[in-house]
Amino acid sequence: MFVQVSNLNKKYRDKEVLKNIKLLIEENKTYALLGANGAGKTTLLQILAGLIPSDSCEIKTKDTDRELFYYIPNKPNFLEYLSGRENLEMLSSLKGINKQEVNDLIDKFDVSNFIDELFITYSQGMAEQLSFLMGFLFNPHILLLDEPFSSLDILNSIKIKNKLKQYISGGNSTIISTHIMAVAHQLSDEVLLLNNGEIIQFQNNFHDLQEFEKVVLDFLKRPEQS
Ligand SMILES: Nc1ncnc2c1ncn2[C@@H]1O[C@H](COP(=O)(O)OP(=O)(O)OP(=O)(O)O)[C@@H](O)[C@H]1O
Repeated sequence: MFVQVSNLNKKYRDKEVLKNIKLLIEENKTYALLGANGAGKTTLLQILAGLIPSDSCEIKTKDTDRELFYYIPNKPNFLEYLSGRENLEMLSSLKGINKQEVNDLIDKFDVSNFIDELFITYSQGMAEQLSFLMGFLFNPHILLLDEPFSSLDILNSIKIKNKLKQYISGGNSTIISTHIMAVAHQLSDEVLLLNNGEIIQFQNNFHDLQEFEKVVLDFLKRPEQS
């Protein structure tokens, strides 16, 4: 066990979105977070990242001097009138990461065609790449990805997926919220299926995408337990 989350509850006014959620996150694994629109995926990731409050949440983990979670949103938000590099340098300095580390990472990612342009000029795909760079610089144990890859072209998508594999093989993990079954099937070791505010966690040992989709759909159609 690496991180155990339990007793996670969240209500918006009287609407119970997350009910007594339990999660077990192990090292070197990718988890696909699936669920219908409005199921609570973003809420769950943002609570784990400490961006919004829960009503209750217990997290057990081993001692570490690194950040536990870092959240990469679907629509990244950086300062519009700074370049990508300046945004990374500024945010990194808050975490004690020096400019050399930022520049080394930028060199590895081959983003020289846009990294020194103002963020306001970025396409959605460029903004997503900048957000991934920020995540890799922060180097948390668990990267939380909220509907990633949606705006990345095929080459950048392959590049980022390869970087994620390297990152995970270094003792880290990711939770990827996605509606794209092929992404969930291809990348995940385990599935976290959010339905009626509750999580069902199971292994992804399905060789066949259709079989995977059928199992997920069957779970999603299950009626609410009372
Ligand atoms: N700030 C808020 N105030 C009130 N209700 C909210 C707020 N944020 C989210 N909700 C509600 O909480 C529920 C879960 O929303 P959330 O965005 O977490 O779902 P999701 O699974 O990420 O959805 P999608 O797949 O459509 O992105 C929804 O019913 C939504 O309307």
